[in-house]
Amino acid sequence: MSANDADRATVTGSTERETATAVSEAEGPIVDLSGVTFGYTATPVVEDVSLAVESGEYVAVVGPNGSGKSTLMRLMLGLLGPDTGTARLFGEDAAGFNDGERVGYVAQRATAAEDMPITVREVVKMGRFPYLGVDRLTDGALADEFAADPVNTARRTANVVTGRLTADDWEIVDDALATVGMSAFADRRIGRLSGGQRQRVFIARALAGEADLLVLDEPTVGVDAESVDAFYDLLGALNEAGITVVLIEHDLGAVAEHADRVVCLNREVYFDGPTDEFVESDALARAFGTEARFLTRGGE
Ligand SMILES: Nc1ncnc2c1ncn2[C@@H]1O[C@H](COP(=O)(O)OP(=O)(O)OP(=O)(O)O)[C@@H](O)[C@H]1O
Repeated sequence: MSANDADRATVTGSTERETATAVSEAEGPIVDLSGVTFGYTATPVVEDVSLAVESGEYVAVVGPNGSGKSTLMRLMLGLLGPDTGTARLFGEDAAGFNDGERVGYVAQRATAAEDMPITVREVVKMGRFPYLGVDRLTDGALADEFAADPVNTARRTANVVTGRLTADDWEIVDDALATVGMSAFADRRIGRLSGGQRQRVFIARALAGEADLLVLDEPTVGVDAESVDAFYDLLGALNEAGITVVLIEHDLGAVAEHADRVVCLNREVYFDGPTDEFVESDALARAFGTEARFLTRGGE
């Protein structure tokens, strides 16, 4: 099984999942922040944060507005560099990490996409872009394939060099759309979807990229309650299939229901542990102030 196959298995099957998990375990934590401090100015907005996320975890990052959650996520992804401390991603320095297809990033409500004159399938297709180009020619047993089937191998090679998707790529795109339940919308303009549907399409793009870490920044802001439920069902299923989930979420009820582990942040880490211990702890009041409480679906 190639490395790509191993990555893809995290989406599609449990037997293969073990292989993918084993690959990740050999590398140590997927996300590894150690003593990280960062400020946009001289005042730190994230201070002395140490946080390791292992393969297969489902972690929610919570905290009040302006508490540094998005900044922490950018540090994890290497989009910002720490002032002090270290940030590693898949065992590499996060700033120099260049295996971008392993990470699927779903930003806060992607309004930028609303006006884009492209279809759902075209958005998901973008997930394949890191795999196109001449690099691909070096990662397969091309010579053997060429000997067995010269015409198709030559055609495929031409597609790769010109950056066109192959039949295999399209199959992965269509599988990703099916996984998020959006096949029926494949030809619809992305702007003509509800917020929840659009977020599912962005997850499909990450899946098409064969990501084994999904990082989501308040993905359900502005999404109706029914779609939020469907969205969390999907995230749960993907996590069950082996994909590591790191999620910023303001809805503490959703966090309590879905995440296995909570990191409560307000510049520093106030709590890091199992969700049920977080619910029982006083971390919420300490980080948010005494007003904060868990809201359940019943509204209490
Ligand atoms: N690009 C920036 N330049 C300067 N300051 C910034 C920048 N981005 C964020 N900040 C500041 O850093 C602090 C942390 O912001 P951050 O967006 O990480 O918090 P957050 O917990 O994600 O907030 P929210 O829940 O409101 O999205 C805030 O005081 C914010 O004003």
